[in-house]
Amino acid sequence: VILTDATTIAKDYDFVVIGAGTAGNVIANRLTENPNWKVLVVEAGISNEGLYLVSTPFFGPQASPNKAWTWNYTTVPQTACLNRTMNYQRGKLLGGTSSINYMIYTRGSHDYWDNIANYTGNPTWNWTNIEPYYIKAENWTEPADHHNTTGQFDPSVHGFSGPLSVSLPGSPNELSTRIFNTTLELPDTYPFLEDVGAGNGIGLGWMQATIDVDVRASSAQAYLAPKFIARPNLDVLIEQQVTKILFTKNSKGLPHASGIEFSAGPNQRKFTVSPSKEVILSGGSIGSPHLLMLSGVGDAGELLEQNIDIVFNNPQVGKNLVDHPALANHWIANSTQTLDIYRENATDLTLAEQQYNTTGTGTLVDNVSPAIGFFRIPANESLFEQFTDLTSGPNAGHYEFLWRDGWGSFLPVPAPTVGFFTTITQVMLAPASRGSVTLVSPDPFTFPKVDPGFLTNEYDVQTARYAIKSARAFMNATAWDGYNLGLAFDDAAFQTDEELDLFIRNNTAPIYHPTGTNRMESSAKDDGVVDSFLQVKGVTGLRVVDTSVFPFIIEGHPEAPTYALAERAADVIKSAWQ
Ligand SMILES: Cc1cc2nc3c(=O)[nH]c(=O)nc-3n(C[C@H](O)[C@H](O)[C@H](O)COP(=O)(O)OP(=O)(O)OC[C@H]3O[C@@H](n4cnc5c(N)ncnc54)[C@H](O)[C@@H]3O)c2cc1C
Repeated sequence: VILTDATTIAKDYDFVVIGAGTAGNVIANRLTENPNWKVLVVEAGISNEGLYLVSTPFFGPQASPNKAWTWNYTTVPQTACLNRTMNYQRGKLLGGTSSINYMIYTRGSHDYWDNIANYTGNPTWNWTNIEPYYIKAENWTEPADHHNTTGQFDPSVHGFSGPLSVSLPGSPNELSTRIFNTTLELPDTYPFLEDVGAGNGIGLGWMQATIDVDVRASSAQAYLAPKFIARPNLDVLIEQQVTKILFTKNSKGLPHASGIEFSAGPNQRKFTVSPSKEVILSGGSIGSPHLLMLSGVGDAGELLEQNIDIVFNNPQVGKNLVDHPALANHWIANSTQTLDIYRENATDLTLAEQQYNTTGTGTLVDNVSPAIGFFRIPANESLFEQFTDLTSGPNAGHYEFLWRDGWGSFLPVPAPTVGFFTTITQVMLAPASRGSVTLVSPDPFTFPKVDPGFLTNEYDVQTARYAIKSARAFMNATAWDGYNLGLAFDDAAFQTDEELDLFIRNNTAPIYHPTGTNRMESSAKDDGVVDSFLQVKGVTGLRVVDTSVFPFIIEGHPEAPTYALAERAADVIKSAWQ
């Protein structure tokens, strides 16, 4: 059941999960398949029920920032981005960030997962072992318009009976036709990819999104669905923030995570609960390292500065933060029917909402882009004379394109009041820059300092420059003749490399994929924060299961890999206790 009163929780839980987010709900769901195990999830945020901006796919970009259900972090000034600060959203509600994200479902390449297996020395993380977890999680679902999807995906690599709905666009239009015509015209540079989830990720294919026909599929909608939340052995307590992991005893000579302390807010009553088996930390890439540090696991010098008792000195906690820099490129569209109509004319949006609310069809059923493309920078480019290629391998892209049938609304360039546009958002998939999450106060309700370090490594600027030129080449294909009326006012003035670099530093924005702040490392190595079984090094009884444990950033978007990671972690935990 969902609980809002902390005094009503039981005392005899086997497992406590911190955070009912993307990964946390998977763990809670899978562990409670065993009727003999009782699980409590403690979530800081509110319920996801009845939130229209959250459930309607089209409104994904409006589900954040600065809502009652977001954490509302802001980065420190980004020195390599003209000192701009950037909002850095995370979901603070059931489903966590899967309830506010853009629903893009990408599994990454074979190379990505094989690299994790090699790096951690644990072959169970390779693609061959992970692909079945993607399939187990997935419920491939018809698009809202029920069009014939033959040739738009490969059924043999998808799952049809898991909890998480994934579907193709439900209102494809002229933009999609032109995008795919470009693959016919320039197949060497922009090849058509039948299925972007098959693990051989180079090329351009139809968008796969965590959408259940016409509504967002989040980890709450999927893994806490009524039939699961009805289990008598599953309690989910909301609106309570975990303020500390308690290490009140030792086990095997190491501090043991014996329980947690939580509270509804500053100066509110504090509660504790102690599970008999394990604490699983699924607070996400900001929340998890923050809580570890508050609990005494982190860099000893930094903890001492905050008067926090040291449980285990690990300078890696909160470090290695890596995120994808993203950037929007705009062109003027020879059309009066792009999504810009909703900005031009409020009546059009009202009509679209009426159609959506009454029939579950129309443009509001879709997320941000009808297609997605992953591309490589050729090995003979001068960039690689200076820098090492940072992708996982030849199956992984250096940069990504997303297309918006209108002005890209989720990046901080203000939308013009009039006009019709096409946007290509480019994402730099394997960045070199690194940042950190650092404690600034022992008070759990004070945010840590978040620094993604965007563009601090020149490699990322040069990759972005290549991607801009590639986006312009894409839109210059004859497939866009008569439709593309040229670069929009914000892009047109930037032509030379120096001008492009300024454009990049001025326009780079987060796509909110923070990764790696509790990096997984081999058990044998005295490095990283968790071992390859996701156990926190230096203590017992505590695992981290969320996006923070990936040692590298996915060359794609992290929610699908996070679901697969959590599905796999649930099996690891089950086998440890069965
Ligand atoms: C605007 C936006 C758009 C995005 N778009 C996409 C996309 O299209 N595709 C994609 O793949 N990825 C996308 N992402 C990223 C992706 O959604 C996240 O990487 C992923 O969902 C993170 O999962 P997680 O389990 O690590 O953390 P989360 O899902 O964030 O879960 C953490 C949970 O823990 C809770 N929590 C944290 N600390 C505490 C505490 N101390 N006590 C109690 N509860 C706590 C949080 O409230 C939250 O519910 C996007 C992210 C954002 C912000």
